[in-house]
Amino acid sequence: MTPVITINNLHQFYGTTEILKGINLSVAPGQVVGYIGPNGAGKSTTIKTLIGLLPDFQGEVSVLGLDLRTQAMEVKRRIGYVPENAALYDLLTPTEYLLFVGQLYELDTVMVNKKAAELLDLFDLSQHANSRMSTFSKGMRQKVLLISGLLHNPDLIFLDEPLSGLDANTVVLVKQIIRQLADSGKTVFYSSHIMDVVEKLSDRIIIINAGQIIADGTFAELQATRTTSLEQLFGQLTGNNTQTATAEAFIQALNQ
Ligand SMILES: Nc1ncnc2c1ncn2[C@@H]1O[C@H](COP(=O)(O)OP(=O)(O)OP(=O)(O)O)[C@@H](O)[C@H]1O
Repeated sequence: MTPVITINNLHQFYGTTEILKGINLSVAPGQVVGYIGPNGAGKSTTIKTLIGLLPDFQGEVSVLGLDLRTQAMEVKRRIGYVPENAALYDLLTPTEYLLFVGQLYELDTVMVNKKAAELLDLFDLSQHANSRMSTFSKGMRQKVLLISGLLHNPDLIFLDEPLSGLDANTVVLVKQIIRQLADSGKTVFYSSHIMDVVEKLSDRIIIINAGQIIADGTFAELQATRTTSLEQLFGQLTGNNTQTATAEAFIQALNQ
């Protein structure tokens, strides 16, 4: 099967600081790929590069068969992206915002309005569909963001902490949506710090540490050498297994 993402020797910089230090990846369609790593490892930077937001990269990147360097606009049209922290337009209502997003994707207005109303209803937001988002909680905003990233029904979806702020029932719902999207042939590339979710939801797990991929495989493959949870495995591979001692030191410092 033709890969939906191919990355050859990707280096990315902020100023002169090298953030991604030679990433190589090939992602097949129809998979849920969990992209995990410690804070600051380079997850968001990778995703932002793949969606064409950080064009000054070194290396070769192809997304949906398109060369990211020369066809970034077409890539942006065809992918979905839900950022980690997005500024919604607070003065708009979800209905207005989703119509605006639909117009950016040049979707039919009648169809967008109908689809937005249905999706908002399925996320239990219909009674807020015409309220300004300035009054929305974090979880309500996240629901609107998720809908806006999926509205144009993209084949490849990038999600940066997609479950952020969602209540337990909505977490179950969004996990189901991600699974069913992949089962229908779409590819979901997502980053998260919630190891239980990554362990259960991902067909493939990629661990990045300090700008380099240090593990890549199914959970069973990653586990093969050590029988452990993903949380423990993550700690072992990223060199941080000292939380108990650190928590004790933290409490001691508080008690000084
Ligand atoms: N706009 C920016 N300008 C300069 N440095 C940045 C910028 N954005 C991120 N960085 C740096 O790049 C590195 C990687 O950041 P990135 O956001 O990709 O990490 P992450 O793995 O997504 O982390 P987290 O889990 O905390 O979200 C960090 O050292 C961060 O400080």
